[in-house]
Amino acid sequence: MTLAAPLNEIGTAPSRAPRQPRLALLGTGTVGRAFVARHQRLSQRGLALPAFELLANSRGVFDCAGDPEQVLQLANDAQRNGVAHEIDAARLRRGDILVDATASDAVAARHAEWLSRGIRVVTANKLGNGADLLRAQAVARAQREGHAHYGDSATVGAGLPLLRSIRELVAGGDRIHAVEGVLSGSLAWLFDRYDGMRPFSGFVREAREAGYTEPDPRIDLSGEDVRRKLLILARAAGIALEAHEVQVDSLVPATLADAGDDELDARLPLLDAPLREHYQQAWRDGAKLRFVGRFEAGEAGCRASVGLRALPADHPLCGGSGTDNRVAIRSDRYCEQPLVVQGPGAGAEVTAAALLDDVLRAYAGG
Ligand SMILES: NC(=O)C1=CN([C@@H]2O[C@H](COP(=O)(O)OP(=O)(O)OC[C@H]3O[C@@H](n4cnc5c(N)ncnc54)[C@H](OP(=O)(O)O)[C@@H]3O)[C@@H](O)[C@H]2O)C=CC1
Ligand SMILES: N[C@@H](CC=O)C(=O)O
Repeated sequence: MTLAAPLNEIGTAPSRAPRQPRLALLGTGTVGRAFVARHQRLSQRGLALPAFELLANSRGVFDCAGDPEQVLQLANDAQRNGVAHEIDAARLRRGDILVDATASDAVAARHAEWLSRGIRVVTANKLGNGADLLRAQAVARAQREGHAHYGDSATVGAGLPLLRSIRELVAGGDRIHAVEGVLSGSLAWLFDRYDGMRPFSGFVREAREAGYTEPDPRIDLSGEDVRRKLLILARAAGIALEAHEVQVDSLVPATLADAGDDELDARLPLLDAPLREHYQQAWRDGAKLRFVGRFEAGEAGCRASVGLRALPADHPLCGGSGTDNRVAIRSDRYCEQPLVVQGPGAGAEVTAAALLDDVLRAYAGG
C-alpha cells in the first residue's frame, strides 16, 4: 500500500500547459470495483477518459500511478482500524473529477464544499441531493458558484433517463404534476422472485449477494432508499420536498431495525412471516405486490408516499421483471398519458456505466 504524498493545492505551482483533469474514486466496493473495470475496458477501446489519480475507501487513500486494478486490490486488502478515513481536500484541485461510490453521509456532506472549489463531483451516493433539503440546496448553490458539474444520474434508477427527463421537461417549461413507480431495483427483484413459499429472507440474501441492495439492505426494506430517490426527483422538478414530508411504510419490523450489523443476518428471518402474510392476502385477491413511491404536486403542496401495494396483475406498475424500475411521469405535456421509463434499476454494471457517462459529460465540459 502506498499512502499518497500531498499534491498541488489550488493556486500552487502554476503550470503553462492546461492541466488534465484527474479522477479520484471514493468507494472500492461493489460499485467502485465495477467502475474501475468499466473505466479500463473503455480506455482499452480508445475512449478518452481521465486517468485515476487516487482510489480511496474507508481505510485510506491509495495513489494510482500504475494499474488501477492492482491499486483497487491493494485498497480492498488493506487492514481496517475501525475509524473511517477522512479525505484530505487539499489533494484535489479545480477541474478534477471526484466519483463518490460510497454510501457515506460524511462523504456526501462534502459534495458542496468540493463543488464550490471547482471540483466536479459524480455520485452514486444519494445522500447529496436525497437527504436534508439544506444540503441539496447547498449542492445546487455550490454548482453555480464553483461552475462545477454535479453528475447524479446514477442516484435514481441506476442511470435510467429519469432525472434527465424531469430536468429536460422543466427546462422546456413543463411543471411536473406527479411521479409514481417502482423505484427500488432490489425490491422489484424481490417481489418479482418471491413466491410466498420459500423464505423472503433467503431472497434478501441473494439480492445482497447480487449487489442490488444497499450495503445495509434495511435501507431498501425500510423504504428509505426510495424516499431518497423521491426527494432527488422532486427536487429536480423544482419542488422543495423535505424528508419528513414523505410518508414511508417500512417492511422492517422494529426488532430487525434495532439489530446491530453483526446480528443483522441472523434476524433477517423476522421478515418472513409478515411478508408471507402480505403475499397470501394479495394472492387471494388476484393481486401482485409492488413497492411503490409516488409524489403528487398540486395547489395545496406536495403529497409523497412510499410503501408496499397490492396491485391488480394488469396494473401498469406490475410490468417489468428482474430489477426493473418502472416509473410514470406526469407533466403539463404528459398529462393524460404519462411518460413511462422502464429498465434495470440496480446492479453494479448499470450503476458504474451511469457514473462513467457522467464522468464523460464532466470531462467533455473541459
Ligand atoms: N448497487 C446498486 O445497484 C446501486 C448503488 N448505488 C449507490 O452506490 C453506492 C455504493 O454502493 P456499494 O458499492 O454497493 O457499497 P459497498 O458497501 O460495496 O462499498 C462502499 C464503499 O465505500 C467505502 N467508504 C465508506 N466510507 C468511506 C469514506 N468515508 N471514505 C471513502 N470511502 C468510504 C467503503 O470502504 P471500505 O471498503 O473500507 O468499507 C466501500 O469501499 C451507495 O451509495 C449506493 O446507494 C446507486 C445506484 C445503484
Ligand atoms: N439499493 C438500490 C440500488 C440502486 O439505487 C435499489 O435497490 O434500487
